[in-house]
Amino acid sequence: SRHRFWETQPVGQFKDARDGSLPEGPIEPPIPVSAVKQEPYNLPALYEWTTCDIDDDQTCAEVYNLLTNNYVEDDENMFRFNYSKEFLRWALRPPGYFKAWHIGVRVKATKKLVAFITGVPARIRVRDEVVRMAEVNFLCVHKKLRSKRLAPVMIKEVTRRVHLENIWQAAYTAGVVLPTPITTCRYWHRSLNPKKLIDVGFSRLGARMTMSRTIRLYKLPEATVTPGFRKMELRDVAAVTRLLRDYLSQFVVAPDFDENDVEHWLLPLENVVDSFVVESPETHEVTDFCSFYSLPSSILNNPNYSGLKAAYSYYNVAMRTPLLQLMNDALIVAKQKDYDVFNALDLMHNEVFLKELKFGPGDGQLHYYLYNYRLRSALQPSELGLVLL
Ligand SMILES: COc1cccc(CC(=N)NC(=O)c2cccnc2OC2CCNCC2)c1
Repeated sequence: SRHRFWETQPVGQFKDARDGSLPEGPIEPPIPVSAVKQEPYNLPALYEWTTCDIDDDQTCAEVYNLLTNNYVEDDENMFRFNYSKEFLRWALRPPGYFKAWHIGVRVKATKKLVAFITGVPARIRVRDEVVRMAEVNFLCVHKKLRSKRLAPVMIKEVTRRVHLENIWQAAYTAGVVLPTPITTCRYWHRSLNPKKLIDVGFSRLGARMTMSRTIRLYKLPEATVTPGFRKMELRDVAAVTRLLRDYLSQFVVAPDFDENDVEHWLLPLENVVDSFVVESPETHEVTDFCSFYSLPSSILNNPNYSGLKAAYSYYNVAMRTPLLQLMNDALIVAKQKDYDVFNALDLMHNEVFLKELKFGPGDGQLHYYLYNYRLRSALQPSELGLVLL
């Protein structure tokens, strides 16, 4: 059937959706690590497993090239995610990461890298339980090897390697509906360079709108407006961790960040992640925080442009500054840094600013999933506090 693989997995099944009697929590219990399958799953004859050492320049370039040519495209196949090498190194080496979870498939005869899947460890709180999980991402099969049923065996292999570290849950997203989303987010875009977005077909000129009227509509101030708004620095890690933990505690599912995690995931890294604090000019207290990550897209066939520079809203905490003003400052900085578009999902409190700050709805949805963990019922996006890369 449509989900012949996922119907064999410990995930919420559509047929159980109405069964409110099933308990919330792990679907299958852990087993002793010694009882986990010790050897890798079998691949089709022509292929072999490889562990991708992302620190090695050549391997990192192979992973970069595979994703650049074969990873996720938008629904109209006009754009493809173009994660940079520095971004991949950041995304795949958080505190406590396992090299063994950076899994590739090579053609035995040529050693060509033709598929990839990754996991990174994360502590995710679900209601009042902090659960050690793997965040699974970057599942990619070369365009020429699709429908060879490689994805199921890659998912089973990353699951097996995660089990070997005594971790029994995972979190992942997909643009397609699988059994069974814990929530479904809509994505929204805020134009920063409307002329380019219309030229490349990302946006369309509004009805009764001219190009100059459109450019005026999206114009932003040259400078941020919040007093004390500045780049985050290492000395802010403790304060940002406190701010973020307090803020995320209100969501049903959210990361359980400690200072080590905040230092890795939220300290600015050029062309990878930008983060800002509001330091009160009077008290020097850190009162607010906002961040976005850099995920460009290749433009698949446009005569004038090859790349789209896109910022993706990450974690934002508005305690003293109005969220609208904080996020407008984030838009202003993204425009200063020459981003073409600022993307956001409708999770956390993002609804507050999406309409007010001239975001337009995207034409797709991003579904969130938990592996081997059942929720009694699906969440509203506003109950979700987890942003995956
Ligand atoms: C503009 O270029 C694109 C290239 C490929 C796909 C899409 C549409 C799309 N699927 N967008 C998202 O999934 C998306 C939209 C807003 C915010 N985060 C998102 O995805 C993130 C999180 C999941 N992993 C990919 C990046 C757009």
